Amino acid sequence: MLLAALVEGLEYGTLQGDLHVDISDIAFDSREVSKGGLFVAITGFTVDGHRYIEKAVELGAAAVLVEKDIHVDADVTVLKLQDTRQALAEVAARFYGRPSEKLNLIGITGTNGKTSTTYFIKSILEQNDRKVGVIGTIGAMVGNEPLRTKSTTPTTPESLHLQRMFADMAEAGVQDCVMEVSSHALSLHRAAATRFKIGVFTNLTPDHLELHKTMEEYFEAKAMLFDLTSDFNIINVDNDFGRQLIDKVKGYDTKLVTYGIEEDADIRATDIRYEADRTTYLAHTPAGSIEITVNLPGSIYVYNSLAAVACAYCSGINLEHAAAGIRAVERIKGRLEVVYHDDERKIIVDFAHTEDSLEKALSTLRPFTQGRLLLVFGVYAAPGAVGSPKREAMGKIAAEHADFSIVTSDNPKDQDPDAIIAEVSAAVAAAGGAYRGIVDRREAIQFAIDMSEKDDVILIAGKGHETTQVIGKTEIPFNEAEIVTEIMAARKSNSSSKKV
Ligand SMILES: CC(=O)N[C@H]1[C@@H](OP(=O)(O)OP(=O)(O)OC[C@H]2O[C@@H](n3ccc(=O)[nH]c3=O)[C@H](O)[C@@H]2O)O[C@H](CO)[C@@H](O)[C@@H]1O[C@H](C)C(=O)N[C@@H](C)C(=O)N[C@H](CCC(=O)O)C(=O)O
Ligand SMILES: Nc1ncnc2c1ncn2[C@@H]1O[C@H](COP(=O)(O)OP(=O)(O)OP(=O)(O)O)[C@@H](O)[C@H]1O
Repeated sequence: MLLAALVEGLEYGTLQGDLHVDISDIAFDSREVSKGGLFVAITGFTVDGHRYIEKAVELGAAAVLVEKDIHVDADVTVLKLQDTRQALAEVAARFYGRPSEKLNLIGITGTNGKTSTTYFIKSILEQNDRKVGVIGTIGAMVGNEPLRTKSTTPTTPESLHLQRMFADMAEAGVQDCVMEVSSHALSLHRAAATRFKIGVFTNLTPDHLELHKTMEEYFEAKAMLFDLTSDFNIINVDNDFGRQLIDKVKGYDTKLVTYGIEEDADIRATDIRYEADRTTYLAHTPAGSIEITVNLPGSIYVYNSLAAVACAYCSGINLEHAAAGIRAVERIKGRLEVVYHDDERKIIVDFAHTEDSLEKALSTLRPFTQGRLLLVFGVYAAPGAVGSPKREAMGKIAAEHADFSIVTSDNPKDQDPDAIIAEVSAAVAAAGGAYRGIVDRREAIQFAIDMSEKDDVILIAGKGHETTQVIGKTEIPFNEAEIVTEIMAARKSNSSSKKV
């Protein structure tokens, strides 16, 4: 495709060369440039992509997009734009033929609940024999097969990869794509130049303040999704920021659909019956009412499944199929997942790693816990003062909602795990909670199991579906379901050998 067509209508200055260059590929990483490619230089948080232009040219780049005044000593075209991350999204969408417009694309944003809402929507669409694509924390998939497109980011990929994924999905005959849209992605323009038919807002509670600095800034980042939607904006009316978003988008052409339990909403849940392993409720929609069964406990899964009912309603799917789709989700990996259960104790793994989700996970389990509620958790937050409020808040929540906390490591990465644990433990103690600090997460799990007594419930929070732990720069295998199984098997074989 000609460079002229890729940048037509964008604001740019030509620093050197001309626009009649045929572009064979696009890369934002110099190591991935191929002959005749376009290299987009990004000013990163860690390094400056402009430093790698020479490398990109060596590998055959025919043109470069920059956001700084740069002269390249070679026969290449160099264009300067205001923001190369945004430009990357636009040129990638053009290069792949605006593939998002070929899909019924549903974008889900919010602090918590994106992944589980995605599962429910996918299941509903599949009940309708649709070919569904998914992009999110659980990876990029078509049906249950991983998408072959390479992606380097965990939740919402960089715009170039995203556009390539949409193109691959469209080519594979995918009709609907359900995608988690993180606030990082929105503020770094990864989803720019993407057209969503439906946008969903689950909730907003404190998180990622290392990037967004204030809740208002975080809200504004999430709200960007609703400037990219064409047909429906589906918003949780029970959440304070949800109501703020409703006020913001009321005048938009995109139709507003609200959902909730407490407030008057277009899609509303009533008659909720909570059980230890499932929840039933009546969902009311403008198209009628239906009984919904969710195979997960607690109000959070009423909200997440209700958001999926709202998507079904907006996609013209009948309510019976919506109910069947939600019922078909038997469990979600690492979401209040019972990984061990016997007459003595229940052990649950959950991905709760924010203040709100930890509080919700513990209060969901409390009514169904006859003995003590034991919590194993760590905190991953920004280093130093920026992360202190999260460490303190999570310590306080643990003290208020658990009977005993084993404070351990999450993914300490480059931070000192002892220092994190000391700060979190001090917060548990200050709020009157009983605790023990154990740096090694496996030992912490073992300790919780050893101290548990009849009818206790152990919640291992923070890592959910993840199968590794990042300590320093090293990623070690860490599968909590397997670890629990191993510990319980070792206990059984010890106790049977003692009996002999
Ligand atoms: C904080 C953040 O979002 N970082 C993203 C950012 O990285 P960065 O700015 O540090 O990149 P950098 O290393 O400084 O490099 C700058 C540029 O130089 C280029 N480069 C670098 C080296 C080289 O030899 N040649 C070269 O061209 C890089 O490819 C890049 O284009 O830009 C990179 C390129 O787009 C992203 O891959 C990277 O996401 C990393 C992988 C990441 O972990 N992001 C997380 C925080 C994230 O986005 N998470 C959210 C989910 C959050 C949640 O809800 O839990 C997500 O959507 O995944
Ligand atoms: N609606 C909700 N409100 C509050 N907490 C929730 C909600 N839904 C799920 N959670 C909690 O948040 C955890 C993560 O849920 P989920 O993976 O669905 O969210 P997410 O938005 O995809 O998270 P992330 O962006 O971190 O991957 C769950 O394990 C649960 O503890």
